[in-house]
Amino acid sequence: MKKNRDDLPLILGLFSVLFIGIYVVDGGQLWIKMSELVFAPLSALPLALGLTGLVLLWYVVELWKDSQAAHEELNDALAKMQNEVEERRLAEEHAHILTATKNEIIESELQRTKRLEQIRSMGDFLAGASSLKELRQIAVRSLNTILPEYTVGVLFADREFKRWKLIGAWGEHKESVHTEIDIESCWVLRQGQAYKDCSSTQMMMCDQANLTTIKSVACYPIFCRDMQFGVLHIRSDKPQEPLLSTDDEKLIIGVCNTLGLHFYNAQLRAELSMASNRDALTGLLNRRGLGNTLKREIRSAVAQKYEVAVAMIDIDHFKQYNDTYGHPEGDKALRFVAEVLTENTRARDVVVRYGGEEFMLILPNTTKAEAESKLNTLIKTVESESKNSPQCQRAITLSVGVACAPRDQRSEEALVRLADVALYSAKKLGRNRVVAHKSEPQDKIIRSSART
Ligand SMILES: Nc1nc2c(ncn2[C@@H]2O[C@H](COP(=O)(O)OP(=O)(O)OP(=O)(O)O)[C@@H](O)[C@H]2O)c(=O)[nH]1
Repeated sequence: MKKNRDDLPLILGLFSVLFIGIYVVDGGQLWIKMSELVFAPLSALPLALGLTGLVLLWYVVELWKDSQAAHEELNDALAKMQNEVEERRLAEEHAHILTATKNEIIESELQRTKRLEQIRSMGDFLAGASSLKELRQIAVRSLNTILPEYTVGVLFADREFKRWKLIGAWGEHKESVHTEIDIESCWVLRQGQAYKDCSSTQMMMCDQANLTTIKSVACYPIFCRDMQFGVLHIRSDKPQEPLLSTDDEKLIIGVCNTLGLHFYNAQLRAELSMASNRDALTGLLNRRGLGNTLKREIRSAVAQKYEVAVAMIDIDHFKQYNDTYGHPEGDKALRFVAEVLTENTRARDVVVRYGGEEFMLILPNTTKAEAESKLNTLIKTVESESKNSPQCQRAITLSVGVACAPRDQRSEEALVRLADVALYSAKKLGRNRVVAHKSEPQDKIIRSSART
């Protein structure tokens, strides 16, 4: 503990009081004795010097102790100050780390929000897509916005689910992404699971990957209920493990699952619509599948100032054919007629199985004369080919009624009615012929083509 050097006068004062006290108490006897001692010759001097020396020694010792205590105190204060400085430095460092972490969290939250927004809008677009083709385009665009910084290829299945073709690719090495794969060569398609390899050697499990300079790869299936719609292929030419962060991977798997679900629904819709719009026997559009096609064609014809011809086609004596050769043979004959009609018309023409043994043909941008000529050729082809076809038991002949829009009628129902009346006329006139509705005031039906 620190001793105060100012204690010396106090001590001397105390000595003085003590001497004065003794002097008063004993009537100066001690003082006289001490004076005698002081003035006594040399015999008292050593004692006085000794006492003084002791007092001085004590004083020096106290001084030394004080200085030591002060020194220690200084050291303590210095150490405390150093501790404080260190604590402050650590606190500042901590604050920096906290700020950096906070910024990182904010940044990653912003990224997450941005991606969630991208996924939400992808969902909206996917829900609004009207075909598988449109779905594929939306999927590629969305994945591109979610994974812009990687080399990516997106492959989708063809109609038969036999080949998966590259629909979109981006990134530094997009040229090296495979343009086509099949189930035998693709690990992801075979397993229906993600494939990740960062072994950076040419010893990857995936043979496709080994064919390239690829060092890290991550592929994810776009599938639903065993239907492998596509593959998302992400690659890097550097060893990079993992290629996607855990968060990114979770996100991508979620996106692929969402895509799979949308593709599955679209596939079901397409199959349902195909089933309900197509005639199962011939594969032609049925009446339901015809929908508004005729109405649209009439509208185009009016707008573009051309004619659209409609032909109603009926197999002659088909009841007799069935009765003679049996219903299955009748079916074969129906398929045969459907094939000849399809093969001998333009891609733009529409062939419909309108009912039982009746077909409809829509010929856009075709005048009545051209339609008559075309239909005459067609019935000759059917007749001649059926004679030699194993699908037919005998020659098949057709009766046809033709009407044109907008020349004869502008309404779809009225136009079909006119073509039907013309067909009835063809039957009445002896069958195996084409009759066109005559656009005269009397609405007279004439025979336009004689049987050859
Ligand atoms: N095999 C088969 N026959 C069908 C099918 N749809 C309708 N038919 C038959 O087609 C025949 C149509 O007979 P009808 O309406 O009397 O006409 P048609 O015998 O061709 O006589 P015309 O038209 O006057 O020449 C009926 O026997 C139906 O059973 C089908 O999908 N398959």
